[in-house]
This record gives sequence, C-alpha cells and structure tokens, in this order.
Amino acid sequence: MTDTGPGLIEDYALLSDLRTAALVGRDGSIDWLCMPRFDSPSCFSRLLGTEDDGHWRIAPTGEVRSVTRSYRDGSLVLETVFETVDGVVRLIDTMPPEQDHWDADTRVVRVLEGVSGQVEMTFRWVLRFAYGDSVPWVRRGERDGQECVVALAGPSAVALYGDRLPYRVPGVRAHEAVFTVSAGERLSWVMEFAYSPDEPPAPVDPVAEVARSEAFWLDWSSRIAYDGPHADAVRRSLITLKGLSYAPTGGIVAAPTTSLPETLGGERNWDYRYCWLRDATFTLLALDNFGCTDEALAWRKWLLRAVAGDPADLQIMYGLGGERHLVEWEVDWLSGYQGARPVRIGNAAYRQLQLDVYGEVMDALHLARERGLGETPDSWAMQRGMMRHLETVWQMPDKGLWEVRGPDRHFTHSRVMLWVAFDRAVRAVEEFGLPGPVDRWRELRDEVRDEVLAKGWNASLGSFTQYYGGTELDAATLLIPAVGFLPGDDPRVLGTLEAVARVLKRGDLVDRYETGPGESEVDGLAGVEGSFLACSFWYVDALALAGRREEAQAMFDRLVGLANDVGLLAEEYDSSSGRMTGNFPQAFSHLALVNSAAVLFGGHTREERDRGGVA
Ligand SMILES: OC[C@H]1O[C@H](O[C@H]2O[C@H](CO)[C@@H](O)[C@H](O)[C@H]2O)[C@H](O)[C@@H](O)[C@@H]1O
Repeated sequence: MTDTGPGLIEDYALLSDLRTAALVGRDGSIDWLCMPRFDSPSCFSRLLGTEDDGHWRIAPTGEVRSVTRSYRDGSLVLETVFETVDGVVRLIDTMPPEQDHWDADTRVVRVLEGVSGQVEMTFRWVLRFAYGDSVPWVRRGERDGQECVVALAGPSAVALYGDRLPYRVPGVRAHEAVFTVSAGERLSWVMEFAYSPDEPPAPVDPVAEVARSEAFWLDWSSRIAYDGPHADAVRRSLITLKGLSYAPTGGIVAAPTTSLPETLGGERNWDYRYCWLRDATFTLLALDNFGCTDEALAWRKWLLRAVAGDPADLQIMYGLGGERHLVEWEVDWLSGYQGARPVRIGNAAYRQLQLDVYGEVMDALHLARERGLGETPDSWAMQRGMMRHLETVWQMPDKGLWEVRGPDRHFTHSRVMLWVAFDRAVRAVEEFGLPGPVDRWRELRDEVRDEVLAKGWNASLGSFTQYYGGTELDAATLLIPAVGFLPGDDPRVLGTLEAVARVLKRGDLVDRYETGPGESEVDGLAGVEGSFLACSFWYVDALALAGRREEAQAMFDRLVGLANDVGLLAEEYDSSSGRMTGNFPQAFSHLALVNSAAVLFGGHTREERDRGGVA
C-alpha cells in the first residue's frame, strides 16, 4: 500500500486507559500512541509524519467500499466496520482502564470479527520509540506458553501477542501479516508496554479485556446525571473528558496530542499533553455539574499537590504528576502533521504569568465548597497563600489566557478574573466563615472592578476590548457574565456580544481574537488560525445569559453537529476548508460544549439525581 500520510484530524477516534491514549484512524491505523503516560515519547507517530514514523494498521487489503464507526454505548470501546466487495469485517479497539492497579501494564487490545463473506486483511506493525527516532530490536519471544513479538530500544519495550503474529517484511523496517477472515471468525491481539525488557508482560485474554473495558466505562458513564437535549453529545463529551484524565494523580491533559496545527501547514503547533490549571478547572466543574464528583475531588487533590510550596512559584501548568519543568524543544526528524512544522515537545507557556489562572482556581474551589465537596485542611491554607502572592503581582501585565508569545499586556479577561479571585476570597469569608483579611480583599476587588470598567471598556466601539488601550476584540470577554462580573443583560455585555458578532464571528464559529496581517499581532505568531471552538460555545452562553435563549439553543444545536462521526471535537475549526484543526480531542472544546448544555438545559447534580429529580 502506498503511504498516504495521516488522515484528516476528524478521521481519528480516541482510546484511553486513563493513563495514556491512542488515536485510531478510519483506515484502522493507530497513528498516535505514547506509552506508558500521555506525555511519554510516542511509539506510533504517523500522525506527525509518515508510516515509517510508526503505526499499527489492521484493514482490508483491497478496496474498502465504506467505513462506519461508533463507540459501544457509554464506553471507549470503538467499533470500525469495513465493507468490501468480498464481505464485511468489524474491528474492535480499546485500552482497558485498570481499576485497582494504576501501575499495571498499559495495553492496546484489538479484536477482528468476520461479519460476512471472506475478506483478505493486512496487518502492518511499525514500531518506533522516541517520537519515531528509535528503531527497536524486534525478536520472537514466549511467555506462559504463548508466543509473542518483543520490541526493545533503550528504556522502552513492548510485547505483541495474538492470533496471527506479523513477520518482518524483507528489506523494510516493518512487520506484516496477510490473512483471510471469514464470517463468524474472530482474531485478536494485545500490545503491552513493558518496563522490564528481560521478561515480556504476561499474556491476557483479549476478548475478556474488551469486556472488562466496556464494563468499566459502562459503570462510569452510568453515573452521568443528564438525560436532557443532546444527551448523546453531552455524554460523549464527558466520557472524552474522563478519558483525558490521568487516574494515578487526578491530573487532566488539555489534549492527548502535540503539534496538530492550529493553522494547516503553519507554525502554531503546541504540546497539550500537560495539565493546565485553567483547562483542568473548567473540566472538573463540567464533570461535577453532571454528577461526576469523584473526579472533582481527585482534581483538588492533584491541585493541592502540584501547587504545594511557595505560592510565588505557582505555575499555570504542570506535568501529569505535578512536574514543573516542561521545557520546550523541537523534534527535527518529524515532518509534522501534513507538513506543519515545527513539532514541539514540552510547552514554554509553563513559565508565563497568566493572572486569570488565580481567578479560575479560586472560582473552582469556591464552587466545590458551594456544592458541598467538603473542606480539606490544606485547601483554604493554599488559597490564602495564593491570595497573598496575588496581592503582590496583580498590577502586572501578563500573557493572558491565550498564552500569547507577544509582549505582556493588561488583558481585560485577566483583569476580570482577578476580580473573580478577590471576589471568591471575600465570599469564602462572608459565606463560609473562613479566616482572612476580608477588608483588604474587598478593597482590591472594588479597585479591579473600577479599573476594568474604566480601561477595558471602549465607549466608541461599544465593547470591552482585548487589552487596556487596544481597539481589538477578544472572545474571552464573552465570559464576563458567566463569572458574575456584570449581569448578562448589562448594556456593556450586550454591546460586547454585538461587537464580537460583527468582528469575530463567521456563521456559528467565533475566533478568539483577530489574527493575520494588518492586525496588531498581539500573539507574536505568523499566520491566521481557525475559529476556537470553545469561543463559539461561550457565545451561546452569553446569548442565553442575555435572555436570547431560542437563538442560543439554535446555535448550540448547530455547533453540536460539528463533532466528528464518533462525537469528538478538536481545538479549532477552519471554516474555509471545513476541517478541524489543532490538538485533538481537546478538553476545552468538550467542556465548553457540556457547560453550554448546563447553561441551556440544566445539569443534574448528584443530590438531585439521588432524589430522583431533575435540575
Ligand atoms: O495559540 C497560542 C497558545 O496555544 C496554546 O494555548 C492554548 O491551549 C491551552 C491548553 O488548552 C489553553 O489553556 C490556552 O488558553 C490556549 O490558548 C499553547 O499551549 C501555548 O503555548 C500557545 O502560546
């Protein structure tokens, strides 16, 4: 077969074992997999290069007439059905989450079933460790009487067990098997990551592993307390958010990929396999809003651990285990997704000052209190430490929530979120009787509010602007009513909604700010980018909070339709090509979808569900 490169971003489906994730294309090829953690080096990297950078495809050898895909209901067990002229086959893919032993082996399970006729299949396995840089030593092995293929290179090893194990293709650094599957026949494979190259991990029963994975997800998704409009999309988004969580610590990755471009062919390529306080906070609020309280508790634990120490050292993002150094570097041997270079590992944004993060964390912990998640001895102490530090830095310009790589500015959204931080601190004292310098916090809250209304508002534009003194707009200012800074029907909020509609909205898609030639190039990057999907959902929320519910619901109905065939959304959408862009699937987009559903239709809290009621 000729190498056609990776598929469209929307051609991929997610597998996750709550420690790492794989992306499977419509062509039956796993093109992205990092083992054993989300942020480990990838061993399949076709997504960011070519077939030779690593992939694992199981697909009909000949022409495929149609491909249909779906997840088994409520789960991350993916079924891909290939129809060919000779018959139909079903490929079942999953990564079983380990419920009790989080240090257990990470594995990918693939089961192939003949549905009708007889179909010739090609199984191709190209393993490359270290983001495609390291060709392993591959040999036949054996454990517990079962043959396997073991691939080793440096610290990494995997073992492949299965019914038809591939053989080395002469003269090519790939392993292949060609065989026929008849109706009623079932073949299966398991690929496991091994820490010790001396002994392959013990073989497991693939069919039982699929059942175990499905049972885990069904049990988890049965706790989702929502059966309102677009229930399938909301449930799929929540399952996706759960799939982006790292169970051993409670951290949540912004996305399981790096360097899927925000601009096709461009340089806006970032590594999202880390935990942003902002994204994780929004995610946990979204999960908790739909009854997934365990995840909210796990996140708080992760947060307390990650930010422990001197509040002056607070970062805007951390590694999955709370690691602080996420040094950015470029992988010069990968050609990038459809040529979009550079491919970046690590993310220099970890060193940025983004003041909105303080507001987001204070807001999340305040909501946790309001929802009765209970206090921990450390959480208020940590918040007070954060507030003490904020009092020393709040006047500084920052990089804003969009993490611009241009100059620091007083971004209006950051300033609004500072108000949120001081406001939630005041309310913790007033509403929950917690100790703190409430008079000082009140004064600072009022000072920031006056400042935003004086400097962030531009009367001639009739809108809040992106930063003090600027004339450009920013979709993040749509969040002003959602955080309670001004009511949804305040004339300044309505003016901002109108201005965003005029300048940043194309159809239903909303850009986060203006990019490209002629703009102020606030982000310090070349080129234009697609529309940021979360901003479109924020627009829906702002419409609803302005009392324009019908319009909001109609727009939400259309936005939900942008998800791919298995309900997944990337970070951005390029309306000119009609393609998804940016990292995939992205927590920000999915959490914005479920939060809009909560605004429009009401989330169901666990208490309400337990009482058998509806929010
Ligand atoms: O486009 C510029 C920036 O893009 C990334 O940041 C975006 O993703 C983050 C994670 O989802 C999100 O928290 C942030 O608000 C987004 O702007 C990237 O990580 C940055 O390094 C980059 O400057």
